[in-house]
Amino acid sequence: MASNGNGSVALNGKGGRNGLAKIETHKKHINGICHDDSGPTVKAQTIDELHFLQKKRSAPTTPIERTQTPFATLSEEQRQRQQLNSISASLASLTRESGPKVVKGDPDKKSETQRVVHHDHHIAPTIVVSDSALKFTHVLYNLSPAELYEQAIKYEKGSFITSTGALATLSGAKTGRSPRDKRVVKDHHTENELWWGKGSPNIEMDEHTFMVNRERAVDYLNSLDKVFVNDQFLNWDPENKIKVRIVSARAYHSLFMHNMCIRPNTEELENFGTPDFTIYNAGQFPCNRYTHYMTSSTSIDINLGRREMVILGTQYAGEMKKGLFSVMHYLMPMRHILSLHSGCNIGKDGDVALFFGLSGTGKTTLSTDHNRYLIGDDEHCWSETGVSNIEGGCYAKCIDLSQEKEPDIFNAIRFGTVLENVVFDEHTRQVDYTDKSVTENTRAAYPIEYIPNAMLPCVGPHPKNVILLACDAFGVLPPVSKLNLAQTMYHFISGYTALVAGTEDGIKEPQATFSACFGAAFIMLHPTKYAAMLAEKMQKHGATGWLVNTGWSGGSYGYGSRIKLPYTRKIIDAIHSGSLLNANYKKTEIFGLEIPTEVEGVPSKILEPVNMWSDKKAYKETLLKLAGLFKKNFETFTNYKIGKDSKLTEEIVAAGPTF
Ligand SMILES: Nc1ncnc2c1ncn2[C@@H]1O[C@H](COP(=O)(O)OP(=O)(O)OP(=O)(O)O)[C@@H](O)[C@H]1O
Ligand SMILES: O=C([O-])CC(=O)C(=O)O
Ligand SMILES: [Ca+2]
Ligand SMILES: [Mn+2]
Repeated sequence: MASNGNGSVALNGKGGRNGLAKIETHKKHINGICHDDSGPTVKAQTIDELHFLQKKRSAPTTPIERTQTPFATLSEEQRQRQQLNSISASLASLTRESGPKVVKGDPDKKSETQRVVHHDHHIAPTIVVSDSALKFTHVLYNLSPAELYEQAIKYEKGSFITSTGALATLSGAKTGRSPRDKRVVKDHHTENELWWGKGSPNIEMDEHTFMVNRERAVDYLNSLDKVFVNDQFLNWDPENKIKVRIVSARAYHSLFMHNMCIRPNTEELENFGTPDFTIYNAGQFPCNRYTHYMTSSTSIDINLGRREMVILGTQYAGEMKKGLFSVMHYLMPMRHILSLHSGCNIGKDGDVALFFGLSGTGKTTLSTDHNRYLIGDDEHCWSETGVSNIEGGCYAKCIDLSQEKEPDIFNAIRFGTVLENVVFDEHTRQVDYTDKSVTENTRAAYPIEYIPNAMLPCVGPHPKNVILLACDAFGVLPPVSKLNLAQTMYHFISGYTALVAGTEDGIKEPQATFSACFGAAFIMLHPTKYAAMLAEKMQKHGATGWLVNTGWSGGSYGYGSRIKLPYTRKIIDAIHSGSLLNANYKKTEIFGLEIPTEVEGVPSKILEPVNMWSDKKAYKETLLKLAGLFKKNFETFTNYKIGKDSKLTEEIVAAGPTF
């Protein structure tokens, strides 16, 4: 008996494993009529023919470089050649040959690897000076989820199909982003355009060092048997669509981006042309620590001038998503469009809400709402015409995920979805969402249409409500407060949340985090630029600001408990419906927040934090402590002016806690 590696077992001709007699089936011919109920036999003569019959040929799906010749008049062969030339150009070493020999298809499937690029005659012939130029680079171009599943399961350790059909993967040593390893090229343009220095996420590198890392990544990718290439879009606003190309080494990365970026249709792909931005993801390969500026073996490098990003030394897929988000935080403001780290949904009456907040505060959870249409869960643009999602998918936290509390997200975890770093039963493949053995940051990446009430296309009119989410582990911020414009700006610039570091080893002090614009890791310009745009837009379109604490109540972490999700949902419902706007309010001490006395479906007692603390003295001390942290954080912003109006700036500074 031989095992074929797939777990099935070859049987001998005499019968099954237990030596049972072969079961005979007799064809019964009565009155010349065949009563055999088995179907007709296959038309193939050989097993290869049978396999050939199984697959229908797909339409060509690679883009072409823009030429004078209209696409339609090209022969099939010319098309194929031009399509592959475009990819060859992306993968070119800039110091040696013009571009690698690119072939399409899986190197393991010989019949599919015939289409070699013969370099165009009008390109000067290059002399092959390296071994890498002699070999072929096989390109797996815009594969479908099914094809990517097969690639992942066959070639990537740690890839499995879960009981609901999702692809479970491991991201390797890194299970979260590495913001300290992010570098941005400082050149003549970006030197003046971008925000540099203290507090800025843009750690500088020079052009030359970027090229060193780029070459390292390209050489690594070309040394492989095959690379994955995704050509996709960012931004649902048709006027401001960005074409991105992602070159990566793992099926996991290709499927992740397939889900997270906007998927082009066949026609859009044929007319794709040259990408606006290219990612080289060589995440399995480290950067060289002898290289200037490198402080670890991980480096995520953005070069806005070259419109390229290089990833070395981390396989965490979120780097690609958030790297592109950083790029959008540069490109969009240049077009007077505001980019936002926010979720977004729209009600049946067309009322749009934005949900800002740092990681884990509830953007995905609260924007995914069965009673409303989901525009997006994480990255948006606000232009003159309204809001648009940047992405084509969602990226949900999975820790403690339950079908009961978050049914739409739970049910989206099915065939096509990438499930990162979760733990599952080795036999049933049932996922245990409570298990943090690999990481607490377990994630699911799925196309937005996996949410039943997704808004397609993912655009909407100007927002009516701007909800700032904070997970306050100190337990002193009210579950909801209504903000005036100055307060909204104050809290937007502060970007507060508080989480608890290592949860395993006993009770820890909550850690306050301040991240300007609720996304300091992704912004490229000074935070006040985005804040000014937000203020102007909110003013112009009459949006109301809200602060919602999705964190603790009745004491800090370890003493109180997290506000129940159903209560937060009721609060959000009251904001959407407009009923909260007309509630009775009272002002809190220190933070000066307007809190409602009643919200339908929520016990009134919880609306005022002090009520929930048994130790009132501890409450006051904790409140003052947090207020002090806010004040200290805001010091760096007091010298900046927001907008043309110095009146608003003064109001913003005054909108913080007073004590
Ligand atoms: N009252 C609450 N409100 C919102 N979320 C809650 C609440 N209580 C518990 N949670 C949990 O908090 C987490 C919120 O995470 P979510 O995925 O929405 O974060 P996010 O803001 O989208 O972050 P990221 O930008 O990292 O994706 C979820 O796991 C959710 O179940
Ligand atoms: O980017 C990630 O890894 C997850 C995310 O959405 C965030 O941290 O804001
Ligand atoms: Ca999210
Ligand atoms: Mn996010």
